[in-house]
Parts: sequence; structure tokens; C-alpha cells
Amino acid sequence: MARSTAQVVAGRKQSIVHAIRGLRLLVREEANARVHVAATLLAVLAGSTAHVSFAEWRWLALACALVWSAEAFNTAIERVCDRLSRDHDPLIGAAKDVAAGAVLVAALAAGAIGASIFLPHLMGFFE
Ligand SMILES: Nc1ncnc2c1ncn2[C@@H]1O[C@H](COP(=O)(O)OP(=O)(O)OP(=O)(O)O)[C@@H](O)[C@H]1O
Repeated sequence: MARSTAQVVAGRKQSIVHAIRGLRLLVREEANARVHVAATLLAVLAGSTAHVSFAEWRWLALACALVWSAEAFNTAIERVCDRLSRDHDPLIGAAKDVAAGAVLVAALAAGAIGASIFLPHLMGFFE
């Protein structure tokens, strides 16, 4: 049976509620996510202080989103792995290592983006 518009909207609202619950769990239970909170706040503070351009804000937003997404997927994969087996299993270990590798790649890229934005501003400040 076709769902009414109100039901579709309610369903989408519920999806957002679930997603926010996931992000809250991430920050509450994952130490790395709290490091991302600090890094995100630092980027916003530095961006405001340095009066970065709109284009630079877009890069910063993309960098933060990249790291947060990688961390969320990493945590989801870890949880599923732990549900599958708590015993030592090379495949589980490999899956967790690869997922952690994705976070490392995202964090390195975000660091490079941050440096490419803030270093020129810093150099301009000291000139
Ligand atoms: N069941 C397992 N079998 C084999 N190796 C495992 C297993 N569980 C964890 N490992 C190894 O230990 C590492 C850390 O796993 P753990 O689940 O403790 O993640 P974590 O320390 O919370 O990682 P992160 O810092 O990315 O959140 C994995 O990357 C993997 O190499």
C-alpha cells in the first residue's frame, strides 16, 4: 500500500533521529571521536580568527566531514566485527586494520588541507 506524504516525512524524521543517536554514541564511546570534536572546534576557531575565505571554509567542512565519516564507518565495522567474534580471528583483525587505515588516510588528508589553508594565513600574519 502506498504511504502518505505524512508517513514518508515521519519516516525521514525518524532516520535523522537514528543518525543523531549514532553520532552521540560515537562521541560518548570512542576516544578518537572526541579528538575529532577538538580538531573540528579548533578548525572553526582558527578559520574564524584567520578570516578564511568562503572557498576555504568549504574545504575545511569537507575535511571535517571526511574524517567524521571515516571514523563513523570504522566504529560501525568494529561493532559488527565484535558481534561476529570476540575470539582472535585474522579476518576480523584484517577488517579492523583496513577500517582504521581509512581513518588514517582521511586524517592525513584533512591535516594536509588544514595546513594548505592555514600556513599561508600564518605566513601573512608574520610578514
Ligand atoms: N577479534 C580480533 N581478531 C584479531 N585481531 C583483532 C581482533 N580484534 C581486534 N584486533 C586487532 O586489534 C586492533 C584494535 O582493535 P580494537 O577493536 O581494539 O579497535 P580500537 O583500538 O578501538 O581501534 P580504533 O582506535 O581504530 O577505534 C585491530 O585493528 C586488529 O588489528
